[in-house]
Amino acid sequence: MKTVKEALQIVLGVSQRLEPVIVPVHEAHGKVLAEDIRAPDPLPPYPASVKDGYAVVAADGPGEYPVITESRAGNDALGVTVSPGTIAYVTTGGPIPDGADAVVQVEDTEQIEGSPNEPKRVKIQVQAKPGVDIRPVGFDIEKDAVVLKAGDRIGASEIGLLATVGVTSVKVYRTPTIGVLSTGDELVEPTTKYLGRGQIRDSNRPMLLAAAVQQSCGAVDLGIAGDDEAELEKTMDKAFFSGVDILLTSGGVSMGDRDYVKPLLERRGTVHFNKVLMKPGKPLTFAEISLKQAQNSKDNKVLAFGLPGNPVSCLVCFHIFVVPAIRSLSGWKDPHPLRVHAHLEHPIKTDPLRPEFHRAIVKWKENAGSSTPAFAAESTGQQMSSRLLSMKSANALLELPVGGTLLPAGTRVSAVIISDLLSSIMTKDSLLLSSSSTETMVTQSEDPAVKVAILTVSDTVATGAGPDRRLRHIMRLSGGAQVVFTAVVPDDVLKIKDVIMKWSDEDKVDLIITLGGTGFTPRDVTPEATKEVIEKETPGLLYVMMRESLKVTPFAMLSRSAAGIRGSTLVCLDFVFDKKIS
Ligand SMILES: Nc1nc2c(c(=O)[nH]1)N[C@H]1C(S)=C(S)[C@@H](COP(=O)(O)OP(=O)(O)OC[C@H]3O[C@@H](n4cnc5c(N)ncnc54)[C@H](O)[C@@H]3O)O[C@H]1N2
Ligand code: MOO
Repeated sequence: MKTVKEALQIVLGVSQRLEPVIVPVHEAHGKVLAEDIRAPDPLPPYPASVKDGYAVVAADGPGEYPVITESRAGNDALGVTVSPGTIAYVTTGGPIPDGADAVVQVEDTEQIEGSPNEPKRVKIQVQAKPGVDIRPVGFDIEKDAVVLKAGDRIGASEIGLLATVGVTSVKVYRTPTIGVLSTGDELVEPTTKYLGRGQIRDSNRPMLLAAAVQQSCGAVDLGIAGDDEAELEKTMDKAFFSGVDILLTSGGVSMGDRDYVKPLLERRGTVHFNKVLMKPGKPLTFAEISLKQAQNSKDNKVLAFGLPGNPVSCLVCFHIFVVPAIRSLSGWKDPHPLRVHAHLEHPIKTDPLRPEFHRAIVKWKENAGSSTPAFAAESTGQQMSSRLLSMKSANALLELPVGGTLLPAGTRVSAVIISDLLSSIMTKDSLLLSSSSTETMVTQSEDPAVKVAILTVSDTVATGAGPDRRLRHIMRLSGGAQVVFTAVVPDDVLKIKDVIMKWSDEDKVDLIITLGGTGFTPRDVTPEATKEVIEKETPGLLYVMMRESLKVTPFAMLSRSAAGIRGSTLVCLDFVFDKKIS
């Protein structure tokens, strides 16, 4: 099985830049220039005023002068010379009349009242230096300067520059055309109103078509092919010769008896790899199909990605492998995605076998656990590869190492950026998990040994004024137990109760551990809150109050079944527990 790095190297190794084409500028957005662009004339083409004011002869100095002409942007005072002792009105961008060598902004002048028959007179109140507030010819762009280089990617500012230098069509590298084919007997069109047994709507195809368009590629909808080998073979052959540069199929690449995509690609071309050590996306298959064309024409090739059927796996593979391939074909100098470091907002368990691309929302945060601003990453929740909701709103894939350990909140991880970084700063409110619905789901396996939830009770942590360091210690203790939820609440009886009740009644966690709020000040309300829960509202809850005397207790011993009770086991730990147990 290839590692992600090895597989990506293979993909990039065969993703050669496509040929250049000439396109009108309005079609060039997102593409890479295949030629240098020079300015045929200077900008500004004439000495231009930087301000609304008066063009003067600097040596004249302050005093009252007649305004002999007006030069507005686009309406030149051509042929009039500003001789010593005269001035001209100019607007921003307007040509400086001959003779003048400086501009005095209107703020530094005063209109002199005079008769309407006399030329207007203005008092210049400051001494101007020669050249001040004048953009000389070629100040912004010199004649013949290279304004854009081959290899530059064209965005809005580049289109502005092309317009500035009068270029209306440009040579760019062609972006690939991508064909998208879904496979599977269970798939029906998204327009299907009522689903029959065993049917699901095809989400991968519209999703991949949209993703292709988002990458400035042409997209060809190749429909759905059923799990019939002959039908699939016919459809794929047609797809190879449909003029696409990249073929994306989804589904039919794992171990099922009707997973025909891999063998078919093997028959038609070179399969470079058919498994990658990653989660999700393990069955990703990549092949190169060479197309023999008619005599005298160039042979073409199609890069074929057999994407996994699970929608999340499919889109994650698109971002990690197809996007760099698209960029390489399109002529990008560096096809790799943008990566940033982000601090985990809450603990995340890593996979024991495969490095994981964990879907997350990355935001800039003023206080990311320390006093310095940094990116903070919030998981999109349950990460099952069929659950497309885990991809919704995600702007990053966190690159989590293999290991099966719990990465505590605050851990710095690498994040592959897959969409716009959200600009909003996380507010303190978003950290203040004030009700049970705002708790964080950490991991959820089908049958964890002991489902543990951890509630930090602390005004300081809840307001974001201090990091939740205590969680780190308890996480280390968890051993075979699985921490499925964490939350932070302030020292507030109702909020503590809310979270505990939900975890116990709705989420059926085995063990709830509260951290903090067990001291002897009036703010220490955890004992009061938890006692109320146990006595009045959740009779099954076993209350184990531990203070100071904490010993490391194997969580398995506290599991519901072991304790022979219904409801959750509750352990309240005080602030100093971490010193006692570490
Ligand atoms: N015995 C094994 N089984 C599986 C393995 C394995 O290693 N051994 N790998 C698992 C992994 S990991 C993945 S990922 C999936 C990939 O399976 P396929 O690529 O063969 O995809 P299908 O089996 O056709 O479908 C999987 C799943 O996705 C749904 N699907 C498929 N296409 C679409 C679509 N266009 N829109 C929406 N949903 C789609 C499909 O209904 C299935 O539920 O294999 C595991 N199995
Ligand atoms: O690799 Mo699969 O994509 O885990 O679900």
